[in-house]
Amino acid sequence: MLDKIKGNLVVSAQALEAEPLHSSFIMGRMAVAAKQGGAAGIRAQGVEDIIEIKRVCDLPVIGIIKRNYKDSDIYITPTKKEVEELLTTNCEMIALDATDRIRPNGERIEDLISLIHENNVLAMADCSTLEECIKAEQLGFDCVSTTLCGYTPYSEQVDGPNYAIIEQAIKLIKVPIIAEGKIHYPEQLERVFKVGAFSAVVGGAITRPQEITERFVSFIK
Ligand SMILES: CC(=O)N[C@H](C=O)[C@@H](O)[C@H](O)[C@H](O)COP(=O)(O)O
Repeated sequence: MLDKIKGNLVVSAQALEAEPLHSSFIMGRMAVAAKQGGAAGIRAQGVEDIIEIKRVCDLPVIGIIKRNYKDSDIYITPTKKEVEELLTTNCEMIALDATDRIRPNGERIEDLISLIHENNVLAMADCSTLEECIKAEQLGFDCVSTTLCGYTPYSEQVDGPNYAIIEQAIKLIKVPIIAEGKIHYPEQLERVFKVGAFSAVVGGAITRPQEITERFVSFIK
């Protein structure tokens, strides 16, 4: 999968229960549209969505499950349970929160990475700081992403992608750095590749019409 997404765009097609497009059928169509538009991979949430996407589209998939637990702030593929569910979908890569926070039930990130690798699936680290990116490589992740930059209370809040982290991570880490999060305009995508990102994931700006509409409306004086 990494060869396929190198230098290319991955489209994240996600609509949670509270969102207007919440539907596996629609996420499948989103994936088909993304492929038609030139995407090289899909990031998707939940077993049903991934199965539908795989049924209608032959692009490789980064799978996640978002689930909330009372004893942790981690919600992207937090525990072994979500990893096991994702392993039933044939997704090529599993992304999980690799932030420096306590996981539910005191589970260890090392055990989740081992479980993913034992099943010949790639593991992607969703990070929020440069330190977490460095640690993720040491833990054995196959690639590192900036998905959670600005989404943990201790990470730098930036409007748009955090180019500085991508640039620094590239100098310090050997595994591929994937830019993800807050890429809202094509110029921002161009710039993350310019600073050296291996690949990039764009979500809401392509697959969340409520977000796109809001962006247009915000330009009305
Ligand atoms: C922080 C978090 O939960 N991010 C999620 C991770 O899977 C998704 O909701 C985002 O849409 C995805 O990361 C792509 O980012 P953007 O939609 O900004 O292009």
